[in-house]
This record gives sequence, C-alpha cells and structure tokens, in this order.
Amino acid sequence: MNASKKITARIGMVDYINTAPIHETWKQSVVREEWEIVEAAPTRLNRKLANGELDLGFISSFEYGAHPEKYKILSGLSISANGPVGSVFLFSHVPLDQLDRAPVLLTSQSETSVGLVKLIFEEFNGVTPSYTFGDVTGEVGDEFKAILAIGDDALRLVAESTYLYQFDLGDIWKRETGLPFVFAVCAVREEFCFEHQEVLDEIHREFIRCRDEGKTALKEVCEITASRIPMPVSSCYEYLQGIEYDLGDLKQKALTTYFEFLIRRGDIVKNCLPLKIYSNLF
Ligand SMILES: C=C(O[C@@H]1C=C(C(=O)O)C=C[C@H]1O)C(=O)O
Repeated sequence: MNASKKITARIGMVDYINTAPIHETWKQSVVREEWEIVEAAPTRLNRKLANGELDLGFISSFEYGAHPEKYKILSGLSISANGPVGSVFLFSHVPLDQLDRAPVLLTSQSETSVGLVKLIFEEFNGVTPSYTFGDVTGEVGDEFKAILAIGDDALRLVAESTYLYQFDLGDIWKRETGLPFVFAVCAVREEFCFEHQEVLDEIHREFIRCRDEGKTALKEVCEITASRIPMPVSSCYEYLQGIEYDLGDLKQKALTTYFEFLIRRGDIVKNCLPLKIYSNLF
C-alpha cells in the first residue's frame, strides 16, 4: 500500500452551488476516507485555512493576497467569471454614484467581493459609502440603501429582490479592465505542501479531473443541485455555464491586476505578487 494514502487531508469547499460541478463529481468518484471535505461559506474557510484547521481548499482570492506567506495557489483551479458572474451583486435602491456616504450592508461571507465592491465604489466611481457587515438574508433594515450579496444568497435575492438596481460585479470589473475576475483560488498551506507533497499532488490531480468531468456533466450536476436554491434546472445550467474553474494566463493576469489595485490602497500586502503557483501534476 502506498504510504501516502494514510495521510489525512482537510479540504475546504465553498458551500455554494458554484462549486457543485467540482464537488458533486468529487462526491461520486473520490472514495478516500482520509480526505475530509469541510463545507462552509468563504469567510469561514478563509479563517480555517489561515489558522491551520484546514490544509488546503477554496478560499477568497483576497485571503491569499492578505496572507501570501501562509499559502501557495494550486495551478489550474479557481472560481472565476469572464464578465457577468450571476451571483455577486450589489442590490441598490439608487444608482451607484448616489451612494456616497450612504449606508451599505456587505455580506459577512465574502472577502474578495467586498474588496471588489470597494474598488468599484471608491476607485472607479469616486464614492465612499458607509459600510456595515452582516447577514444579507431575511430582514434587512430599511436604513440600507444597498446590499452586497454573493453565492446562493445572491441567487435567491435575484429572484425575489425589491431593489431597483442589480449590479453584477463581474460585469462591472470586465467593463473597467477588460479582464475576467477570479473570486476564489484553491490554496494550500505552505507546510502541507512541503511535508505531504505526494498526497497534495494526488488531491490536485483529482481536483483537476473533477473540474473537467464536472463541466462535461453540467446538465446532470444541475439536476442534482438546482433544488438547493431552489431554481429551475435551466437557470442553474445557464448560471453554471458562466462560472469558470481554470487559472490560465489570463486569469493570473486578472488576479494580479486585482491585487495591484488592492496593494495601492493598502488593503493587502505587496509581497502577494508575484503569485506563488504550485504545480507538480505530471
Ligand atoms: C462567484 C462567487 O465567488 C465566491 C466569492 C468569494 C468572495 O467574495 O470572497 C469567495 C468564494 C467564491 O465562491 C460567488 O460566491 O458567487
């Protein structure tokens, strides 16, 4: 028996349907008891990976930019979109340029989209709202002029929202920069990378396989997951067709551009560039 098979790995998976193509394929085809998948919202995964409760997994790209010394990014994996993403929205009662000093509620589940919405407000539109973090589901106080929601919450709000304006952040970023946007990366803690390289390589290969097979079987994946929102299978299909999981050159350029903006603002540290990409696939 291969000794590496006994090594436990704790792996973070965003518990939104945007990871379903990878996650559903994984559940159906990877039978390894020693590899534990932990499902949670991005900010919880960010915290768990940062403090060592996880070894690797999907985290907000912002988290990598804030603590690059802790991680490497696994090649070929991301949660990204080239234009409208369909699940990261600023819902607003007024146009963007009327939100200066206005109270805006930001989901506490996000780091990347929070960083992005601040760029959109402050750098691209010259307005600085007053931000509050919290839960964007259920009763949202009347005092908020706009809310930022991501993931499954955003998908539900799109259907029932009473806000006049719905700004898709992937769409705005693309129009401003001409680039796709990388919301999440799959990061591994440096010491896991160093100590358990063989296991890491095996997991990495499985993730890449699940990425490819999940995209090929997208219809079936939607049939399994659409009821979680709930949303029609056809809308789920349309949504997930727009979510991309690669980290090719253009995505790396996009991530670098996002980080450059954030570094200039002092939101993240400058040694997050150049990106540390881990690849030992073949
Ligand atoms: C596209 C999305 O990307 C998510 C956005 C994240 C963030 O803003 O920190 C983190 C992980 C991604 O799953 C989404 O949630 O809809």
